[in-house]
Amino acid sequence: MEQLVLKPISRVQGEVSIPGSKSLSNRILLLAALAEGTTTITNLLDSDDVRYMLKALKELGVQYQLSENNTVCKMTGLAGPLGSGQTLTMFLGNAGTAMRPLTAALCLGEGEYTLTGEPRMYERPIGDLVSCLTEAGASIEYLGEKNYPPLKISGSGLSGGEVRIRGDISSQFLTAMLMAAPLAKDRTLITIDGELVSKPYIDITLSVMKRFGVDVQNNDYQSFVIDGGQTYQAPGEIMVEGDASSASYFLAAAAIGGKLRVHGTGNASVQGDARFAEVLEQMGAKVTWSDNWIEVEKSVLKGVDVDLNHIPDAAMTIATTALFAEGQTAIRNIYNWRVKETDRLSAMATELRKVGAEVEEGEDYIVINPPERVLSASIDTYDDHRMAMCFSLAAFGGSPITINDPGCTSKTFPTYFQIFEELFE
Ligand SMILES: O=C(O)C1=C[C@@H](OP(=O)(O)O)[C@@H](O)[C@H](O)C1
Ligand SMILES: C=C(OP(=O)(O)O)C(=O)O
Repeated sequence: MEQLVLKPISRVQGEVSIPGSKSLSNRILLLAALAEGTTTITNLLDSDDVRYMLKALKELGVQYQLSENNTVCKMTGLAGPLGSGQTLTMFLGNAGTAMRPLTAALCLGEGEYTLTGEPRMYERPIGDLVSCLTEAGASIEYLGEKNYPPLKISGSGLSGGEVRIRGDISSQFLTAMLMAAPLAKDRTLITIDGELVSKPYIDITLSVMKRFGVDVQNNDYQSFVIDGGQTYQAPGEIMVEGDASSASYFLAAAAIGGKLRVHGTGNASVQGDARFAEVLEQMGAKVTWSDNWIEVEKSVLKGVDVDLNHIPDAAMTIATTALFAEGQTAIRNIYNWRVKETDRLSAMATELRKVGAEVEEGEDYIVINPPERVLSASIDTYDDHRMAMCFSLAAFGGSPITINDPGCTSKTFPTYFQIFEELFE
């Protein structure tokens, strides 16, 4: 296994631009593929998750040209459902933003589609989405364990109608239903069962749908109404914002040990994770906001007790930032950390203890008491990009930190450690 030894960092200073958002890239690609007309996507993220979406769309007959560095994509949409009656198997890695939305989109047309992925994908639930699609007229078979991928979809169109979907495991189920619904035969009314998690991701979905000409009636995130029989319209050119979750590592680094201006996300950002900087502010960091950059400056950090259900990805960065805060930090209402790239509650607790923190792991929360001195440790990353990126911050503790399998950042941020080493002294 590859290992990266990070020398102790004393200071960080400067400016950095963040690559495009994974959440926006994969939504825009899918809607551009379904749309009528040509979309030029700029600042597209070049990472594993986006590559899986691009490859699947190509296999489904969508035509596009990518620039040499894969960040500009000119795509001509199909002006309707994907596929033309083929029988295809598509491998989607561990990309939730490809697996969930494609499952719904492939129900819209004709054909037999098998969706496979990495072993961890087969442990990430999808049953609530499959049940909802089935209510809307789809035919989907589990090829392995019930409620989990791999899946076989026999596409024959969605009828729409009144459906219910569970909201408390992953917002991606609702995102998938919302994006497919305009192409259903009739109007769809989606009612949410339970508390809707990760709500800001629904705002991303609704805003991208709007850019492609589709309005959704949002009844206070309890129910959604989408007219059927519509065609998405290509918006011409669309730029992907910088990834706000990726920005969190640099913003936190500045809060711990320096000053950084991070370009690509800010006040005007549609991504909920831009609000991560508010948590740093609450911890005591000095934060300056503009529409498309955020600057953070070190200050004395204090532990916080926060519900971070709305920003589950960036919330992980608070867990390692807590190593450098005075007093205890509690992060609450984050049950769905357990069904992501790994069981993140358990992984985070285990690795924080290695660097000397005292940690309480609850079913849906984590409480962190920082050590007097961060210990040198060999950090396991569980094939989870965010574990690798979060624990790079531990190198501010004065001891070397070894990151096992640093290449796992390729899921969303392949150049992370390159930028890290250029920026951090
Ligand atoms: O819709 C999206 O783009 C995402 C939604 C979130 O997942 P959950 O809704 O499962 O929390 C987030 O963790 C994931 O990285 C991306
Ligand atoms: C949960 C994540 O990914 P996915 O899109 O696969 O759900 C993530 O990027 O932290």
